[in-house]
Amino acid sequence: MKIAILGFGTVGRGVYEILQRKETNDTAQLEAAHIFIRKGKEKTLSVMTDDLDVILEDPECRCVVEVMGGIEPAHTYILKALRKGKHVVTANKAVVAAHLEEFLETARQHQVQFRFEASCAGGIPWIRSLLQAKRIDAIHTISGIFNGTANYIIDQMVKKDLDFETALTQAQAAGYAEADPSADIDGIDTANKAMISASLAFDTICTRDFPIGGIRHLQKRDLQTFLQNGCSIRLMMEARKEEDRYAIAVVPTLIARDSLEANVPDNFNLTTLVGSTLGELKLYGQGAGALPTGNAVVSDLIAIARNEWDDAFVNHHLHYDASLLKGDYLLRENDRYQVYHDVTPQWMADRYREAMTGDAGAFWAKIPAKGE
Ligand SMILES: NC(=O)C1=CN([C@@H]2O[C@H](COP(=O)(O)OP(=O)(O)OC[C@H]3O[C@@H](n4cnc5c(N)ncnc54)[C@H](OP(=O)(O)O)[C@@H]3O)[C@@H](O)[C@H]2O)C=CC1
Ligand SMILES: N[C@@H](CC=O)C(=O)O
Repeated sequence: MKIAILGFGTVGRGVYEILQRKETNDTAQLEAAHIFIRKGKEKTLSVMTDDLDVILEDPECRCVVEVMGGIEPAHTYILKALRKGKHVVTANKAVVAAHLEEFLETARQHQVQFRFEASCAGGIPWIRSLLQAKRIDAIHTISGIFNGTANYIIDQMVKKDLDFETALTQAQAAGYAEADPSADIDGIDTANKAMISASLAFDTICTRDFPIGGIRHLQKRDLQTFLQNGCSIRLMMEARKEEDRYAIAVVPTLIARDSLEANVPDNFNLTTLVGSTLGELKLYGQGAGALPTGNAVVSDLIAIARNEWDDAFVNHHLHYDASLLKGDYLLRENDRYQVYHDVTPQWMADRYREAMTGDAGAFWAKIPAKGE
């Protein structure tokens, strides 16, 4: 199957390398026929073009891989490719979170596939697992660590005593971070993944009006205090559904040092779903990086080449109900920690915003409920 790759950065190169390696019969069937680059950039490979129409008008090119990132022009190019009858695979969670319904509907109308395994949790087959679990079970909770950069930063701050900025610079050099790393450290990237995952898990289109916290203001002395109290911290997302209600939150979360999540190293992610008969399922793997993410893209390409189709997307209407995620939270404001019991993450996010007006470095996190 001939494909086109739009964007030749970390992930685009990862995909290209896996296709060049031809390690399996499946990957040997895939050929990068076009690589789309910006106008004015040097064409270092004969398959490179800066003209999208060359790709759209090539009848042999059946599939477009979008790995440019950002909303526009990615959104427009994806729609153009789908309307031209080409399958689309993307790793771009920002554009998927913003336009999932439109992409799925356009793909359905043109009888092609829109796949986005790499958009959530890098190399972990998370979306595939979620859709498979959903064939049998009602999924009522999903949660976990979904950002490799944030995880890498915390892990390096603890294990190597690095400061926040140095750890972030290393994550950028390794190709883990977004073009604007604010998305990683402020929880936006995790929120995009949470929206995509919860929309699929709960059969609804989740909107972004949920609380989002990040690790920008996490300090070494916070980590020391947490460790003295038997806890580690991770940037976590949690989403729950009950009857016709759902809630999502992205919050730095304190967890017992001996828990699985507390021991997730480097750029790894640990994602969890809870199904009605399956119970808890946890998936662990590299959440960022050229080859793990390229692997997820290629797994979608192989599914398309093998003519495997995922189950149709059903759209139920659910109401957002923040009380589903009530819990205990900690706020560091003006160097003092304060604990709030049994509040919604929404209430806590508002309290944090208020604290920020007097202390621009304030920090908040979820803490384990008593007995957890
Ligand atoms: N890095 C990772 O580990 C992961 C990334 N992703 C997602 O994959 C996508 C790509 O990420 P990544 O590879 O890291 O990003 P990079 O910034 O490394 O690569 C993006 C590439 O796309 C090119 N590009 C951007 N806009 C255009 C355009 N308008 N026309 C032509 N080329 C363009 C960029 O060119 P230029 O350099 O000139 O700007 C760059 O070469 C993002 O959506 C990201 O969120 C998903 C999972 C993991
Ligand atoms: N920037 C993201 C890349 C993968 O989704 C991350 O660090 O997880």
